[in-house]
Amino acid sequence: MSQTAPLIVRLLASSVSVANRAGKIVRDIMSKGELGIVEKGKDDYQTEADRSAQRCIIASLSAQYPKVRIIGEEDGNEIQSSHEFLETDADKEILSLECPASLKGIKEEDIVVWVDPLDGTAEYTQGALMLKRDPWERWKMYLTHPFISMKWYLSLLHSKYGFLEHVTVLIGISVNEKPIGGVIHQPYFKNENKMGRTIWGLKDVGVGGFTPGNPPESLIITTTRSHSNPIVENALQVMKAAQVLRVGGAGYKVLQLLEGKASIYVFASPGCKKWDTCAPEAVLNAAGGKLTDVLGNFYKYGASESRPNKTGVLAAVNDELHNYAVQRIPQELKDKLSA
Ligand SMILES: Nc1ncnc2c1ncn2[C@@H]1O[C@H](COP(=O)(O)O)[C@@H](OP(=O)(O)O)[C@H]1O
Ligand SMILES: [Mg+2]
Repeated sequence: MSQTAPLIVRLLASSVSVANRAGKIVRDIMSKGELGIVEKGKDDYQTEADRSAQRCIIASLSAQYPKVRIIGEEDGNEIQSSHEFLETDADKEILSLECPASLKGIKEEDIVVWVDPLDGTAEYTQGALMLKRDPWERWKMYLTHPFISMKWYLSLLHSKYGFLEHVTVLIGISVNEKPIGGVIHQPYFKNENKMGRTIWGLKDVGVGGFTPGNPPESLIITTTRSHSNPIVENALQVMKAAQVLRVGGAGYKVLQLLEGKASIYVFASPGCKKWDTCAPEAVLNAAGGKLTDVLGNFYKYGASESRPNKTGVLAAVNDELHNYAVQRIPQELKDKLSA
């Protein structure tokens, strides 16, 4: 790897390569069919893909950037690090980027990296069902699946490919508590000749890996499909949207904003964590968008910050739409979430 590129450019280039490798791990585990689902909490699951992808990301980045603090979703003794999946490549396109003066002096000690090895775990595990071609085998798998309701099962059957496109690998780079760089890798994005794509963003540089789209003409909101509740629904109703898209993962929802498929992401619930939003927020910022809580306050990404994004998520493609969304949320709902 070019040691001449500034640290932040090298770290982003490594993160792109590591995310690609983690995406391959995610696909390989799905192909083998042994997902190893563990229930971490209510509506919160982990699979072998989450664990192995995190091992790959943490081992690879910490071997090359030992003083960078790396925090992953799947914290636990046995999955902290492993040299089994070491990835030391760095993306050439990123390495050739011109580093802006504002990012040149950053040191490893200033950086906290937030890792979500598999965002959209619910959609990933449900995708396993769709890979069963034999309807009887699929039904048997459904019966042993820990958290798929009949309604979801039917929506899956109608979706043809399931919701695997919603799955992303997220690596967010923060400096002085602010997200400044991010990688969103989509292992199941279908390209013409290869599977997967990697979107990146860097402060004062821009974004890459996809074609940005203009916001839709009418107001389209994107939100959760698997973690709703009455407060989440209330916040959606007040937006007066022409359409509400219900999709999995924070990464995928921000991708919808970036590609012009939706203009605001609304999630009035404490369920998302720092690893869900750090990379998407960095990429969205680099594209001119904004991500905050539902009160309009920015989250901080220092290592000592609490993990949950307690006051929800509100993101938009530009300041004007973001202001609109913050103003529409009733004070009573804001008070409830911040209590
Ligand atoms: N009520 C809840 N409990 C647990 N996790 C939640 C949650 N609400 C949101 N999340 C987490 O926030 C991310 C985006 O959620 P959603 O797809 O519902 O929008 C998911 O990350 P993971 O899939 O990485 O676990 C999800 O687990
Ligand atoms: Mg997540």
